[in-house]
Amino acid sequence: MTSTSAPTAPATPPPADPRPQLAPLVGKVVVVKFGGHAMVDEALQRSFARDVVTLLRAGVHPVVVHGGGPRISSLLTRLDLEVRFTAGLRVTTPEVLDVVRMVLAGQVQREIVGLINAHGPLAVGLTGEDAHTLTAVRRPAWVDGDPVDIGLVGDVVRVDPETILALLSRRRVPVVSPLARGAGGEVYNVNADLAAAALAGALGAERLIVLTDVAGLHADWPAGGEVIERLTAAELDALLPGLTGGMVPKMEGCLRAVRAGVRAARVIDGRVPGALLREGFHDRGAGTTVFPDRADERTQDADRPGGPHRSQGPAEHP
Ligand SMILES: Nc1ncnc2c1ncn2[C@@H]1O[C@H](COP(=O)(O)OP(=O)(O)O)[C@@H](O)[C@H]1O
Ligand SMILES: CC(=O)N[C@@H](CCC(=O)OP(=O)(O)O)C(=O)O
Repeated sequence: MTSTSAPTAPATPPPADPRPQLAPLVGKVVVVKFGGHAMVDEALQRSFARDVVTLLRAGVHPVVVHGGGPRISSLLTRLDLEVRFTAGLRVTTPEVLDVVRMVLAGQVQREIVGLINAHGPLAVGLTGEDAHTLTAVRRPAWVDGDPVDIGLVGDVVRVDPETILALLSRRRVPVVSPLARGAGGEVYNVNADLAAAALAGALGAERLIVLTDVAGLHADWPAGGEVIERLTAAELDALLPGLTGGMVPKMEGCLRAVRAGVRAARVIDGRVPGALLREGFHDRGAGTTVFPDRADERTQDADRPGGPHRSQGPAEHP
């Protein structure tokens, strides 16, 4: 585990040429989670959309999973509905779920799709409900080792990647809202970090990049100070019980992703325009990067004939 002191206010260094860093990712799937706290103004959203299009034009297959927690909370407040989180997950009554669905699928997803499509007919929005892409079961939050009921919150138990792979094969950018369908047709609110992790694993993604509003995982939160630069899955596993708030699902997502075969999961500060290209793919990019344990990789090798499943990327259609 290595850490560094990070400035609290993000600096804006000049944009670097991203192409050398993207070369090894050509033809590969990269899942990018765009957090609600990283999309605080339209200029940031526009720069994010431009970065995603650069990835696509470089030959990478980006899949966007978006959040929108702050936007959901502000509409709930306007509607006089309670805003409550337990261990980083929103307590979701049926009324709250209606608002979550409206904001995620009706506002945030539409805006991101619109900004990407300013560059051409590239983005297609869907939610995890569509074509059974994400199937979830109701989950509790865990507080001090005990389960706490948080309503209609789901954990993804099955991913059907067909629709997303079909879009990627046509060189489209899927923009996925973190909602899922239960086996009986019920709808669940899924934390966007965990939805992104489940998709990254199922798509055999090369990377999961999570854009948020902090420089990475601070070792001594909320005092700030050091950002942990690199973590193995086992090191993160040991830290998880001590994490709080939004970092709980975020780091749990990174852990699940690398344990599902993703080669690296990185949390970066998305409040800096151009952060995705500058920090997301460089070997020495900023933020916190989680790597699989060598033991994990051996387990996957042993479990799967022919070694760990690596996506060769979607088949290209002419
Ligand atoms: N150890 C930690 N290091 C950094 N941030 C932390 C830590 N623990 C909790 N946090 C909180 O997690 C937040 C990021 O999660 P969240 O608010 O859910 O963001 P997003 O909308 O990007 O998913 C940070 O803004 C910070 O308040
Ligand atoms: C269960 C749960 O907490 N769902 C989240 C879904 C959106 C999300 O995760 O947004 P961010 O990435 O911006 O946090 C919520 O209702 O806020």
